[in-house]
Amino acid sequence: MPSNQDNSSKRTIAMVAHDKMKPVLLEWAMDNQDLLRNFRIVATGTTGRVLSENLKDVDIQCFKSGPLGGDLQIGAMISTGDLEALFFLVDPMTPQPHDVDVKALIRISTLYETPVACNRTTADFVLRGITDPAYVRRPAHPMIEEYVQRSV
Ligand SMILES: O=C(CO)COP(=O)(O)O
Repeated sequence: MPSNQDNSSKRTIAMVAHDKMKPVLLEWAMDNQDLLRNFRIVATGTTGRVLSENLKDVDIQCFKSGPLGGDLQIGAMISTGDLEALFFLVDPMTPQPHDVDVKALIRISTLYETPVACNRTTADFVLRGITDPAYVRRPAHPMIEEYVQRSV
């Protein structure tokens, strides 16, 4: 990103792709660089490296690799309300050793009403949705508040 831009005011989005989907995510991200520059991006380790080596002026922070806890780091951001959207290109044809982490990430996104894109078509919708000035993020699902009330 240009150094004179204020990074702290940018909303944060996350990018994750399973190995066979990394070229797909990269191609999609290159096609959408202009919109992506409006965001701070966090990514699982290898995905983030591929993106930052190929995209220009896009602000990317790499977490741990997915199988080493990167998905869970992104899930933690969702639970603290620090993530605007998740772009997670899942490989539907290959078993993953950390499948429980993948499920946890999808589950926590669902609970907190975080927009999640698991394929390019949905990624197009989500990116255009969150860059629309009229977009208003829904609050977290009321079942969270019900749960908090029950457990005090
Ligand atoms: O495995 C992943 C997501 O579940 C992606 O992790 P990497 O970006 O480190 O390959």
